[in-house]
Amino acid sequence: MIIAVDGPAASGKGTIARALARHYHLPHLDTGLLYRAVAATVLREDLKPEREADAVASCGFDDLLLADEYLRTDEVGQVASVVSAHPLVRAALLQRQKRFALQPGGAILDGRDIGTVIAPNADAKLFVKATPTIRAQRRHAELKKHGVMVSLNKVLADIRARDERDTKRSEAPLLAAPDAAVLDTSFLSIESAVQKAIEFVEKQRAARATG
Ligand SMILES: Nc1ncnc2c1ncn2[C@@H]1O[C@H](COP(=O)(O)OP(=O)(O)O)[C@@H](O)[C@H]1O
Ligand SMILES: Nc1ccn([C@@H]2O[C@H](COP(=O)(O)OP(=O)(O)O)[C@@H](O)[C@H]2O)c(=O)n1
Repeated sequence: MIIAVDGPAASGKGTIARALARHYHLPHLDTGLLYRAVAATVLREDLKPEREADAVASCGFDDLLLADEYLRTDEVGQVASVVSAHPLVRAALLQRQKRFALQPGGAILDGRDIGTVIAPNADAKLFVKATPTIRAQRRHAELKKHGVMVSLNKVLADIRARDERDTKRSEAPLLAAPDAAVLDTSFLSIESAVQKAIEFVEKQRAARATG
């Protein structure tokens, strides 16, 4: 079974994808980390994220970088949304994600374009969302827990800027696939959101089996 989980920053898609991976015993790929690794490489090499050639030159990163805590910072998230708008960067990361999705036994991937581009034939698709304010509060609390002191207003502004770039780009913009189940986690606890996600997956599986 392939499960596609998409949604904007801090909507809870990673939390849900990891819980689904445990529930269904499937391998999970956080595709945002790939774009974050490109961004971190651009920053480290002092390159320009707006220049497509600079961003493409940073796509050959070492996989060890994917475990680096630095990738989770807000600075890297912002630059990730700049490099990810370049079509050649998306092309460079495409096969790796498709291979992961198509591995024997199935997989779960979360990101922005999983249900639309990476795995359009996924068995189940979820689009996870929450209001910008609630997403900012969650990310702010997460950053605080990791000792990063930044104002809630700055986190909200960053989230809005990233939403804008991710939804407006011409290549693989952030949007719900027409056959995705939309899950608004704004007023759900993590447990309820995961429970709802499992219900949606089961419903889509059943519909596929009969349909
Ligand atoms: N339904 C929820 N209620 C409260 N907090 C949540 C919920 N879902 C996720 N979180 C928290 O919000 C933060 C961002 O969640 P995450 O799953 O990393 O989002 P995303 O992968 O969409 O960026 C994490 O600290 C996570 O624990
Ligand atoms: N499949 C994906 C995943 C991430 N991205 C880009 O990478 C950035 C970081 O993604 P992420 O999933 O790590 O970010 P969060 O939602 O965890 O904050 C996003 O803002 C997108 O610009 C993308 O374009 N396509």
